[in-house]
Amino acid sequence: MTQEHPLDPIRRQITALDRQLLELLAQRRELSLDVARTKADVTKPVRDSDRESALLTRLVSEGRQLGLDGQYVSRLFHAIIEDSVLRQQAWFQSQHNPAVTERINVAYLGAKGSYSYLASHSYFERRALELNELGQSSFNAILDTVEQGQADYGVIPIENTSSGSINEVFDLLQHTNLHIVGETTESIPHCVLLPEGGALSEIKTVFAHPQVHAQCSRYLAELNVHQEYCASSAEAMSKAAQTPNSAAIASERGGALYGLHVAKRDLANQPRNETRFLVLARKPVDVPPQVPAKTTLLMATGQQPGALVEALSVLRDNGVNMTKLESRPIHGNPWEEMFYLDVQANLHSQPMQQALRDLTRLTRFVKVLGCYPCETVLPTELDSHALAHDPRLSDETPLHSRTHKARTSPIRIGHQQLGDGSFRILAGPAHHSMEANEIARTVKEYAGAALWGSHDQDEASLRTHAKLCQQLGLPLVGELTAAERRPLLSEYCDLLLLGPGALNEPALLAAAGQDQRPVILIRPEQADGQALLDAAEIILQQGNQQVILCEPGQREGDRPRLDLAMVAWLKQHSHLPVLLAPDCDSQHLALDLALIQAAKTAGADGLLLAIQPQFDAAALAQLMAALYR
Ligand SMILES: C=C(O[C@@H]1C=C(C(=O)O)C=C[C@H]1O)C(=O)O
Repeated sequence: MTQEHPLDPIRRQITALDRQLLELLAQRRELSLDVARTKADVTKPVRDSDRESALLTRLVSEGRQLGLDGQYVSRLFHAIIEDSVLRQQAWFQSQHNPAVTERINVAYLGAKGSYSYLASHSYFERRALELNELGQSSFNAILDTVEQGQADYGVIPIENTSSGSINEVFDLLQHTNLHIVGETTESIPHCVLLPEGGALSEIKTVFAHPQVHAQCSRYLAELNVHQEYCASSAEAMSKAAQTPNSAAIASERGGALYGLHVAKRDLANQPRNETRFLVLARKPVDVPPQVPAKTTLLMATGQQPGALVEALSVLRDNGVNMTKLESRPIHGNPWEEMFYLDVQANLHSQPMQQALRDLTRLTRFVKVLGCYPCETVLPTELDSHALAHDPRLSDETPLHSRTHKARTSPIRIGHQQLGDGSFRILAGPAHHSMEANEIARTVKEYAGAALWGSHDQDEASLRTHAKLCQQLGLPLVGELTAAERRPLLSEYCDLLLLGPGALNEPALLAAAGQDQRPVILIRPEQADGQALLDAAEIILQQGNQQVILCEPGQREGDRPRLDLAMVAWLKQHSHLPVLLAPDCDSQHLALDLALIQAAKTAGADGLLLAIQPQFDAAALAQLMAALYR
């Protein structure tokens, strides 16, 4: 029988979790559409920034309690909210402009897998429309196909965050009869794509669209191989798939359609490489009041000085916000410019209508290229207080508490992780001696890690112990008895131990807090749980977050004693792992074992066993085997 790889069960768990995440996201998306339906009769915008900030502030704080950092949570939820806002807008838009058919013809640049193809899919999938793909060989052909009625829509890139405006498209827009009916901004993750068996070091030619070359110019200059321009990314991928020692620069999703694999990612000069695409159609659309609208204007001002400033002040005077201004030469009129303006306004709004009337008075030519839903969803910015607010810095929430961190903090010791939900055994000889080797070996057969007690020793003796532990593959624990011994112990030991006396010595606790080694903090019999947590707090406040609470056992004659209620209390009040240190006696193992099992049920994370040389080796083996059953 083939043995299962240790990764397999973990990966199965991740796969199952991912599946749940997807199901939850799908449920959230459905609810967001319900929200849209409920908003239908109101004229308020879809986007509710107050609701988004409240939601993000709460999520950032809840995420922190689960150990997730604020930036990560807000990035994730921006993507989720963006999807939700765009879906709601698309729903309103389709209510307002019902589609005639559910299957539409879309013209875009290139073949399957080009960036325009991917953008077309994401735009129309949001509208639940099925696509007949009509890949074209040039921008001009896209417009022609739509103008002649073979395609219902054309999707065309207009600007990119790395390479700027696409001049050719601006020039074509000057002459088209089509209307802009939509936009979509897509992230463009350029990768080096290689055919099966290809290697980065063997590339002689790189195929890419000129725009892609421009967006990755820095990387390509470094790569320094022959570069060949292609009419589209799809053509680049298809050429790379057929040419030995070549590569294409395109997207991973596209590459998969051509059997190409990723050799390097994130090639663009700008870390945020995004392209805005326009969607063009023969008939203009109406944008409902709930959806933020953008209007694109084309205008030629008079040539007198200050003409442009005068035209733009019309927008300002009518309270219309301009988001883009681009100028292009007018064909046949040297040194005359045509201006493209994007403004944040609905064409049918009163200020926009007024601005247009004023512009006709001031310009030689003005034309509305289209009014369409604005699909650039800028992230809701949390005020810096919400993001910077870290409960670790708040004086009300103690660092040891479950309010600060909901889950138990796992702490790595050697090859083991204490506090990860499994019951761990840290056992080893209490002192170095001849028997100690024997004990260590027995323990190691059963426990993944063991300890080697190390008291006030000089450097030479510490070094010998550290060497022995290394040979046996055991972590070494050193008891910190004075603050000034910390650097020495830290050099040779893997863990620091603070004995019962340390609770009354803030300087010693603080010294442990400045160390980078995990610290085991033992509760003295006379101290209550809160005193132990207060001492742990001193360590945590110094920076060291790896504190392990330790509940020692006692012995009354034959009877072992362990405060099980204390174990449960500590687990309830703190996220720090709790170790038990029972005082085991090889003569009465059955009782010890019963007690340890009960503590396990009470929530203890593991066992710390310092084994005395007189401990019976056979009994030890028996104990270990029983604990692992
Ligand atoms: C879902 C809503 O609409 C939008 C989307 C939000 C979201 O996905 O959480 C939040 C606020 C709105 O911008 C809503 O108003 O609740």
